[in-house]
Amino acid sequence: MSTAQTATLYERLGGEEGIATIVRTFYDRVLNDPLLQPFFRHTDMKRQRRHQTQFLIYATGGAPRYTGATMKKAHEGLGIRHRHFDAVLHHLADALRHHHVEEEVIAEITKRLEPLRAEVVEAE
Ligand code: HEM
Repeated sequence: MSTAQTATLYERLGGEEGIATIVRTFYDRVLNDPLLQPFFRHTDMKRQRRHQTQFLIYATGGAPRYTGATMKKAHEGLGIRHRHFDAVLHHLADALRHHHVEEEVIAEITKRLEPLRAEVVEAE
């Protein structure tokens, strides 16, 4: 994808502010899902939201300000399975839809996040 198209993707989500709003919706859905709730029992959600916002800004071609741990390190030892990864992507797509993001853009974001599956999932 060219730089111009990448910038458009970030802008189409409403920039930093739009992304922060989407992340809030996304986490509300994740935390309401009994399959995922146990993973976040001990997580400081305020910090987590901030990180996830930065991460999505990065993934969509905004300013690369994500300075957290690598995806592999951040999820090490959590026992995340494919069904958890699928559920998280599903909630993200749902949150994007809720904020009227076009299907084409949702598909592009999903495509960019899919390669992280190998780093995040550690159990069949
Ligand atoms: C595309 C998929 C994913 C992305 C982009 C992502 C991104 C992130 C980021 C940026 C952090 C913060 C790292 C840090 O603090 O330095 C994080 C932490 C975390 N993620 Fe994910 N994640 C993904 C999938 C998942 C899945 C499938 C689960 C499990 C259901 C999960 C559970 C967690 C938990 C529990 C933490 C916090 C660990 C702690 O409390 O310190 N993540 N993730």
